[in-house]
Amino acid sequence: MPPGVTVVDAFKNLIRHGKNHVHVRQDDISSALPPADTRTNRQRAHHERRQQANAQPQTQQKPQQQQQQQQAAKAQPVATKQSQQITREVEKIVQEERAAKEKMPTYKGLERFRLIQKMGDGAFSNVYKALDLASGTTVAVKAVRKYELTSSQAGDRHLNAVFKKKPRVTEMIAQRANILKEVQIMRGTNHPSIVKLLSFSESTDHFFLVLELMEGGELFHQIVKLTYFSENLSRHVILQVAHGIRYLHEERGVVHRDIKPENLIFERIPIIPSKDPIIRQNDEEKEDEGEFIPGVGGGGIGRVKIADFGLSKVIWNEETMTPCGTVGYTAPEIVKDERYSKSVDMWALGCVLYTLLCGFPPFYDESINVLTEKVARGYYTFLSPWWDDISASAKDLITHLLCIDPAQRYTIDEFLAHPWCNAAPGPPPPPTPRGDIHPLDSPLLHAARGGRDGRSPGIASLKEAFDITYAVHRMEEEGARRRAYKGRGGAGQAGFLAGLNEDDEDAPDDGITVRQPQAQQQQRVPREAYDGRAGQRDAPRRHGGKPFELSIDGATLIGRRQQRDAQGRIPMDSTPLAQNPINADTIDAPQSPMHY
Ligand SMILES: Nc1ncnc2c1ncn2[C@@H]1O[C@H](COP(=O)(O)OP(=O)(O)OP(=O)(O)O)[C@@H](O)[C@H]1O
Repeated sequence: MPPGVTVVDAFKNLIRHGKNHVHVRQDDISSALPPADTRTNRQRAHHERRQQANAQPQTQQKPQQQQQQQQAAKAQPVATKQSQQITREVEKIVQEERAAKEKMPTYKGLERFRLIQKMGDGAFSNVYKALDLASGTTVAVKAVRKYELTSSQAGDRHLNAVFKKKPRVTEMIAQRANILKEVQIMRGTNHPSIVKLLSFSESTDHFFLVLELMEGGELFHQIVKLTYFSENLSRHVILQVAHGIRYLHEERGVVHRDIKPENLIFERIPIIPSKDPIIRQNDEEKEDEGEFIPGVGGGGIGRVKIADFGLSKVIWNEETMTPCGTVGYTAPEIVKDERYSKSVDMWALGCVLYTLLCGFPPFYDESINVLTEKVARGYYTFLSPWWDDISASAKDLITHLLCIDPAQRYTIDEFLAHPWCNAAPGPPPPPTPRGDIHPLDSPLLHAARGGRDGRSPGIASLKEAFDITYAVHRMEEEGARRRAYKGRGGAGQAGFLAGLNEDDEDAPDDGITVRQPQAQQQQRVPREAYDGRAGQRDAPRRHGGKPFELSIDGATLIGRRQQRDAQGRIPMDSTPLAQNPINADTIDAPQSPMHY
């Protein structure tokens, strides 16, 4: 919590903005609150009346004072009600936090560690901050629940076969294989941008991964907290991630395949309040990210590391039987295959960089169908006014990452060579005069903090948006590889969407993937030709329809922009994307080159 901000302030903020990311430490709460008030409402009201009476004896009151008091007494119930409600909510949070703390589970097989605090969780796992009682150091322990196989299921295995039901035992084997793969990959890495695996063990019910602890937690929460990152801070973050990816791709032959703000965790550094906070045009109330110190960091973020190798895989060079990237030469067709695999991480890097710079993801829609379609077609834009103050160089770099044709997408070396990555942190631009600022809610904030009507998709949906975004690209990559193996010309020729409807769409890859977002299983995108030109964003469409909207919780950004335009303040972004609908039935091949 920033210095000088009390728990009550934080909580009020939470109520005002629906900021469900505000993390309140137990110690902060305990020190900021009076002792828990266990009195009943009636007792409290009685006590308050007594206090009033003691403060000003009736006998001394003049009629005017009495009148004022009566008016105040009439107004009081509303204020008291509100403050009581806040107190109750704060008490509830305190109790919940206390209970959560006290309820640290005990795991058989994990006696060496004392669990201190829950840091995060995944589909089958919980991650805790823990004290290693043997060494006295703090670590992160990821406890992964094993799939359960009840005795009846075990006994019914032959029935499962008869009824063509997938026996649970295969899931167990798949889970074990997947965990072992994750462990194997992590054991083989040693890089400052990759979370270190300290040890691995298992009990009857759990697998345990002991990891180096990153106290800051997920980058995701820091983005929501700070609204967006300055270009210097974004560069600080993304370069660390990129160096981690370069190491994985080029030195270990590993593709991560799940790079997203949730899987990027950081070491916390103190925020040094900015002498001259930078404010972008149209900024909403962005929290000061503090001074940026080159080589150290800013916004509370020091070292950033890549976590969660659950979807990662090693790309094998079948000629040398070594992981790709570990030998200096590779046959062209294998380089190509390798490149497609790696390009999934480059796409993800583009999504993360986009999100860091503006605070909302490049692809979002409440409808999974539409979102899948947008991702598959690469429909994104640098939405005005939020992108107006972001450098052309940053946009150029993103354009080369969110490039629909994997063959043309930047490789990690091309990324690192881009001028934006090599620009020294520049001096902060002059502060924008306050009068020019038109506060607006950014889409992500609007979503994460709760929309106008309270139907917020929330952080969970935004996280899902990332999952879907990457799932679509993993599908593309796997489809492309299968096509390449079948000798149908390889990926990138038939186009991005070709092959998605192939019969073998769900055929297992060489890696075992047990976690697939629902969307990946359900969505089928119509097959059609696409010329695969780099950086295509959109094209005029033959048929009409309602304008494309980046709609988050009913907040239509295009609508807002039109409104602003009509008022003559900010010209409407005139990209074709803004004027044309996405309609799965009516999409034609893109024709217009990307521009911004
Ligand atoms: N080393 C660590 N230090 C601090 N927090 C961590 C660490 N590793 C993981 N976490 C927290 O735990 C969360 C879940 O971890 P991780 O992504 O590895 O689990 P998972 O089960 O693979 O998740 P998912 O099912 O979402 O892929 C992370 O998002 C992060 O908040």
